[in-house]
Amino acid sequence: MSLPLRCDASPVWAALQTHYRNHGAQFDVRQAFANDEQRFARWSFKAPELLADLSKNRIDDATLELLLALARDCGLEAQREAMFTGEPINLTEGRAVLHTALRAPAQASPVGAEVAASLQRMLAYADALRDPSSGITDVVHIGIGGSDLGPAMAVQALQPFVAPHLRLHFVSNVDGHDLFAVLRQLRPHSTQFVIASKTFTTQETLANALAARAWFVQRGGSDVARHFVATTSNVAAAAEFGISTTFGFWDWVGGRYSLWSVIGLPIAIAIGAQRFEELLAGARAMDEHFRRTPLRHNLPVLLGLLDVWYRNFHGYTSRSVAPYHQGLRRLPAYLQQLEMESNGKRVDREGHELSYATSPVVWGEAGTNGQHAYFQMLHQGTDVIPVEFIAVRQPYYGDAPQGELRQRLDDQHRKLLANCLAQSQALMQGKSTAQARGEAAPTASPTLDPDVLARHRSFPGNRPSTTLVLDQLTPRALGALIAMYEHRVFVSGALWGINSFDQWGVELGKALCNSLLPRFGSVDVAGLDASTAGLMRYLLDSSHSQA
Ligand SMILES: O=P(O)(O)OC[C@H]1O[C@](O)(CO)[C@@H](O)[C@@H]1O
Repeated sequence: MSLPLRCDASPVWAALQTHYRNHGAQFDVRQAFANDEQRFARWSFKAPELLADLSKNRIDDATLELLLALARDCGLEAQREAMFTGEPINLTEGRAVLHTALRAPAQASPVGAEVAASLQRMLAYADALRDPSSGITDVVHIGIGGSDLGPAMAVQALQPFVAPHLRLHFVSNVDGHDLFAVLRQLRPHSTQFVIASKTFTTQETLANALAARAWFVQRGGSDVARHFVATTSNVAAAAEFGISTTFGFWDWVGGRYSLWSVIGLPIAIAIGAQRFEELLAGARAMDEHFRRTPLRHNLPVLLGLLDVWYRNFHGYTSRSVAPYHQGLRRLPAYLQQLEMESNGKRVDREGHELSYATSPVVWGEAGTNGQHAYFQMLHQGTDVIPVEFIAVRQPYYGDAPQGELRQRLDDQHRKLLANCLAQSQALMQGKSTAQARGEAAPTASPTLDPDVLARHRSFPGNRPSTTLVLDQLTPRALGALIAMYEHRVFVSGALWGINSFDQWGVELGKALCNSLLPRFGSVDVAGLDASTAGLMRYLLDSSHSQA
């Protein structure tokens, strides 16, 4: 595939700038609803396992037509095909990007046979381990970044499906407190360690693995070979480390796209082979939707275009994700890596500096907790931050609660959903100073001028949000949701003309850490900048200790 057009080289880019100035900047979502009774129907889209309501966004047909024209100019469809067919679109590493092959039917992909064999081997191992006869009650997954966030998020999301006799632990931080807090709960003979690292060179993971092995041996564990397995694309390094059972995968699976590969082993152990296959099936359905649905009705495309509209024309710098499901509380962290590591780039594919912004900051917290923390800013702060609500229609607790407890939990679920809808309603509606002035405010100061108080109590409104609705948080639904996000990130990256599949920005800090580390032994600050030297001296000088 020849290099596609960069978005700012398309004449539509300039047209969108004019369109923003003349129309987009003044767009009022409230007015759009007043003008169009069908706005919800026309701006909600169905995709596998999902309904997405885009109607509370600052978008209309004219804007969308321009964004679609931009997508076509940037060769989005050809870029998408290049990914699915395994062209080396990760140019800086000369690699294909084929995570979709991990969930495709075997016959549909050139790597199908090896993918199927790898999956079957992993699933057989997972099912044997999760059988109570294995004697394993605790699985400790050690990995970081893409080798942690996906499995940790998915196991948490699917907790009601986890075998009741199993506890899954995720250790990622090089901070030993992370590992130690887990180890103190365990006994060696009933613990299985999974060391997950695509490269098998990652400092944090290797340090934790060594410490875990030391604990295992110290506590009288026998059979290290059985209790430690590795998931990696560097099988040789794992063997050198002393791990004989390894599950390998390929360099065309990016770390942040790897939960569908053997990196998903803890998910398979937790929920079993059949449900892991359902997770893959949900993702596969979303892949098909993304690949085959016309751009105008293609959910990852629409959301990716909205991201470009907000980032590059409205100038919004962040997006908040608010999953109204406790099981999805790690989703924002997972999406941070997926989106910011993929699209946090400042040069195009040819290395030319960009004249426009790329990845927004992605952040968030589960609802309703976030409402009691930062939603104040979303409603009344000076920044406009598009919010993405995720609602799940039906709760599922695993064991079916009965009687009064059931009724109370059902009531709590209604409260959860009402909160979710109320927040997007409030962001959109706002409250004028006149409305605020007409309302009682029992806690307000009685001596304050009512007009001043009304200004404090008013909301601008017209703040955009999207609501994604899942029927139930099943493995299939989760698979579809994650795949939707993967493709949406692909879409904005494709328009921005960047390589969404490398991560050179993490290298410098790693290299500097490796050169600082040996200096800690002797407090060697020679040649360091004054701040780093001063901090190192302070950190290593025991005379500051309070103890
Ligand atoms: O799986 P590995 O090779 O240990 O890498 C872990 C993570 O480190 C990074 O390379 C950089 O943070 C991520 O892209 C990756 O997911």
